[in-house]
Amino acid sequence: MASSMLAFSGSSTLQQLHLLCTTKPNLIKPLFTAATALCTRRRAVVSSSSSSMSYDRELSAAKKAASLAATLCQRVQKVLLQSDVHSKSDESPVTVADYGSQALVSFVLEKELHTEVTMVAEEDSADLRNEGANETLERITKLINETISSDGTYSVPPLSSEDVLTAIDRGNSEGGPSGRHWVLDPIDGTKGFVRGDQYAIALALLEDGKVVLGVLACPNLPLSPIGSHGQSSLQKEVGCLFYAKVGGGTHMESLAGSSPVKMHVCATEDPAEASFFESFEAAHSSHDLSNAIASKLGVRAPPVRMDSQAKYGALARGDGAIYLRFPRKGYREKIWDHAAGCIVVTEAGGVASDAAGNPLDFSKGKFLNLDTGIVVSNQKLMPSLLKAVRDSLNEASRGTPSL
Ligand SMILES: Nc1ncnc2c1ncn2[C@@H]1O[C@H](COP(=O)(O)O)[C@@H](OP(=O)(O)O)[C@H]1O
Ligand SMILES: [Mg+2]
Ligand SMILES: [Mg+2]
Ligand SMILES: [Mg+2]
Repeated sequence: MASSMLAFSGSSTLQQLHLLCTTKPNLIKPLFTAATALCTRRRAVVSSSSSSMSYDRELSAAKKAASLAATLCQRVQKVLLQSDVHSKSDESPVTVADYGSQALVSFVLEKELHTEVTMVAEEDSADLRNEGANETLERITKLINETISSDGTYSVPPLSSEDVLTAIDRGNSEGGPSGRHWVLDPIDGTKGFVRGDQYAIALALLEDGKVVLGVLACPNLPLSPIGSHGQSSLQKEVGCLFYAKVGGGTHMESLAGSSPVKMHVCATEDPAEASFFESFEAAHSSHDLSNAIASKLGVRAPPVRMDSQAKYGALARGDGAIYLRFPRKGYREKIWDHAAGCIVVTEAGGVASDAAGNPLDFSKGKFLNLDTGIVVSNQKLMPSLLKAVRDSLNEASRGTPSL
């Protein structure tokens, strides 16, 4: 027995296994039975623990990833040059920071979780692989290496341009109803980012089609509540990190590092007290329609127009009570524009649905299949808000002149 074990570890495992099977069947059979029982027990432990996961490791990895990506974005925004802004094939803008943020989040998740990561993410490396993009790719690679080395957490050799392209393309997952997929918008609100306004790094985790955690890094959002004109009253300190995990509530801390504070949506039942958020860009959401809905509901405050999922973060801490989003007909919403924001609001006690009141379904791949638009509010206001939405949409389809 002892000599068989010794030889077993020294030479070809399969050959030795075969030899043992043929020469000592009485010894090997109980061994196999015991090993199979062990594997079955381990599988049972793994699968039962994944159904009652705490997601603590994943949440802490996501916070680290989004924070480091925010550092990279802040560096770029400070010195933003027009040459750093490019147009994608759909004419939407993309900057070196969008690519840098995506590569950095992908790098940090792999480093922290010691596992292969699949992400449904907005950017891909196709344009960067063109010969004309060499200089841009070099600039992105330099930015990433500078951010990693000044952070100091990871002592790794500098990433090559090829490493950066590979990290970006970990975002090529299609998502869907099964398995684990990270969902990333490396810069949500690129137009706001370029203007010097609000933007967010939005990272969520989908498990079997459900959002189980979300992180929103909002480098330009004031830590204190913003008023109905989108301005923080006195305190000018900015940089918020919102995070939520399923069943664990929503918390906010400062990106610079502060104690977490639990967030709750605004509890008002009275529309006259409620202010509402909408996109800064009129091309992303009809301002006329949300104006009509708000006045039908009795909202008195003017809209707070803001780029990105920072709106979900602000709503989760009660800065306003309603978020309305009505893109043009035919526009298909992507999951990375809402996954993190949605759990940040729902874990703070809010509700997010489409215009017909259906919950947002993140299990259908890259896109959300929606009825008309997205409506977010607290539980008490939601029924009357949905009625105002329905009535306003009906009026709009009948061609009421004000819409
Ligand atoms: N015509 C359109 N209608 C609705 N949303 C659009 C749009 N064109 C772009 N978007 C999306 O709106 C997001 C920004 O949302 P907001 O208006 O709340 O700031 C963009 O995210 P990116 O900036 O990540 O590309 C983009 O996905
Ligand atoms: Mg974009
Ligand atoms: Mg986006
Ligand atoms: Mg984006």
